[in-house]
Amino acid sequence: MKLLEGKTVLVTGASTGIGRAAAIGAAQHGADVAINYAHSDGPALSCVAEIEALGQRAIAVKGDVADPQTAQDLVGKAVEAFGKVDVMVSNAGICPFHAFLDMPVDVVERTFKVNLHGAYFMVQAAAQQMVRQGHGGSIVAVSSISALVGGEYQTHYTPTKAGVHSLMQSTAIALGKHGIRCNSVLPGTILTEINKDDLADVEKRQYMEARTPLGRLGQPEDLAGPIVFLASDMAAYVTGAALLVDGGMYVNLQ
Ligand SMILES: NC(=O)C1=CN([C@@H]2O[C@H](COP(=O)(O)OP(=O)(O)OC[C@H]3O[C@@H](n4cnc5c(N)ncnc54)[C@H](OP(=O)(O)O)[C@@H]3O)[C@@H](O)[C@H]2O)C=CC1
Ligand SMILES: C[C@H](O)[C@@H]1OC(=O)[C@H](O)[C@@H]1O
Repeated sequence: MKLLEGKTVLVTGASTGIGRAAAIGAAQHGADVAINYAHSDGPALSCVAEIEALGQRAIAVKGDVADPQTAQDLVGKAVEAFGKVDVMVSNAGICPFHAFLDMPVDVVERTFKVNLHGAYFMVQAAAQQMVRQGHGGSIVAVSSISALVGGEYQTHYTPTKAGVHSLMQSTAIALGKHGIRCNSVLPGTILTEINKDDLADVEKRQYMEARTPLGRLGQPEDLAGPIVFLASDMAAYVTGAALLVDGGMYVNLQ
């Protein structure tokens, strides 16, 4: 069964990793897809090609989500290409691991701007378009297990993920009257570009694996099903919710 037939889905940060898997997952479920990315032209174009090979339409719109104008551009270009916006997957993010005591100001500010301001303006631009259209919509934000737990080298990152989780709770209230549902997914540790260097440390990787009851770290595709589900009418009465997708890592105390 295709869950997103005829829908237009926007995904930020979809050149690689979780966003790419979500974009392709949406296309496999019958959606046309507009993707955003910041730097990686080749991977973004290959994501578009992969979606087109599935028989769906796709566009790639380059832009830094930290700039509020990028959100207006993405929504505008998606409407130009596909006529409407039904789903926004706000996913773009960075996690430059760094110790707390000597954290550079610019690293903190950039992480906040990309991860939290970026999500805020993307969600707002998509919601404005959905309200104009008048037939509701679905917003899925990629938060993290890090919204709920800390990380020694992530003191600038975890507050942004808690912020994204909170943003979905507040927008669920603000947008419910317009038939727009807002939910987040909270991935555990998923093998992508964002943690390639961090997990090159064999001890760290084995530690993270050992913390995961399902016995392996996640793949980007592990997020596609949960994101498609929350985006779709299968989740018609789900809003303000947060879905852990972590192989059980969060509950694994002892
Ligand atoms: N991997 C993990 O273990 C987890 C990841 N997450 C979250 O998942 C999301 C995706 O990360 P993941 O797939 O792992 O990592 P990747 O590094 O593979 O993907 C990040 C994506 O975001 C894009 N991006 C980065 N900065 C910007 C920007 N300023 N403007 C627009 N796009 C940008 C990148 O595009 P480009 O390559 O063009 O720069 C890329 O498409 C992030 O929000 C992350 O916090 C949450 C929990 C766990
Ligand atoms: C980048 C990390 O490896 C990853 O991102 C998160 O949000 C979690 O902290 C994961 O471990």
